[in-house]
Amino acid sequence: MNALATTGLGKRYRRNWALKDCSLSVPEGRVVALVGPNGAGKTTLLHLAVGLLAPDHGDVTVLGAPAGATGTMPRVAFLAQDKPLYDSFTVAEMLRFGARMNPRWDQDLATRRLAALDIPLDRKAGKLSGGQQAQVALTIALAKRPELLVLDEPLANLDPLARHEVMRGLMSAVAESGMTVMLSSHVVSDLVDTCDWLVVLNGGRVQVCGDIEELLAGHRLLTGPAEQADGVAARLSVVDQNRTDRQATLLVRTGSGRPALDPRWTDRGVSLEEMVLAYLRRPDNAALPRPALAKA
Ligand SMILES: Nc1ncnc2c1ncn2[C@@H]1O[C@H](COP(=O)(O)OP(=O)(O)OP(=O)(O)O)[C@@H](O)[C@H]1O
Repeated sequence: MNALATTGLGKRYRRNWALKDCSLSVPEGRVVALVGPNGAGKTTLLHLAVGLLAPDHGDVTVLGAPAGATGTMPRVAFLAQDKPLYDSFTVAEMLRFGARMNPRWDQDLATRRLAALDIPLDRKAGKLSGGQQAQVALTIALAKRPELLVLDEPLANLDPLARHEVMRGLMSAVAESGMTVMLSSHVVSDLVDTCDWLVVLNGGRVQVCGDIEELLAGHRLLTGPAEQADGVAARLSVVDQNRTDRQATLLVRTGSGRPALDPRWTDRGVSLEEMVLAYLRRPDNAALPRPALAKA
C-alpha cells in the first residue's frame, strides 16, 4: 500500500496555484526527501497531506483514507516548520500535554529518548537551545507512534552537529518502527544517507518522484568535445548541460545501463545533489513514472 498518494492535486491561494497537477505516490516504509527551491509548494503539499489544507483540485490519500480523515489522524504525526512548542511549558509538561492529546502515546519512548539526549525534563521549552527544541519537538512527534511522520524542514536553523544528531535520531526511530517518513529540506546533502525516495517539487509541480537508487542508476554525467555535443544530445534524454568552446558536460537520463559513446567521451554516475540541481535548473524536464511534466 502507498503511505501517500496524490492525483491531479492542486491548491491555490487567491488566483495563484501554489501546487498544480501534482500526482505522486510514496510506498509505505520509505524515507522520503521532499526537495525544491523556496516557494516550490513543499509546505503546501505537506499541509494537504496532513489535512491542514483542503485541495482545490484532485485528491490526497494517506494510509488508504482521504487526508485528514478522523480515523487516520492518530496514525499521522506532523512537525511544522517553526517546531511549535509552548515556551512557558517545561519539557515534562509538554510530554503530559502530548499524552493527553494522543491515544497511542508512548511515554516510555519519550522519556528514554530525552534522557539519552541529556535534555532535562524540568527545563522550560523556551530556555532550550534550537537543537534541543528540535529534538523535543521530534520526540513528541515520535511518541505519538505514527505510521506516517511528516516533517517540514526539521533541520532548518540547526548547526551541522545538531543536524547530524537529529537525522541520526530519526533514522534509529525509523529502524525500530518501520514507519514512513516524509521530510522537506533545501539542503540535499543532509538527506543523502537517510532517504530512499525522492520527490522534487519546482514551481508547484512534481518534477521527479521515485526510488533514489533507481533514479541515480538511471542518470549519467557525460563529458566530451563540444563539437560532438549536439550529436550526443540528439540521441539521449538530456536533463541539463553546460558547454564551453571546447568541452561539453551533459547530465542525461539513460533509464538503465550506460550509453554507447565515442571514445573521446567519458561518463560517470551522478550524485543525488548533482541530479537534483540539474532538474531544478531545468524545470521543463521531469523524471516521473507516469506522463512527463505538463507544460503550464
Ligand atoms: N497563506 C498563503 N497565502 C498566499 N500565498 C501563499 C500562502 N502560503 C503559501 N503561498 C504561496 O504558495 C507558494 C508555495 O508556498 P510554500 O510555502 O508551499 O512553498 P515552500 O516550497 O514550502 O517554500 P519554502 O521552501 O520557502 O518554505 C508560494 O508562491 C507562496 O508564496
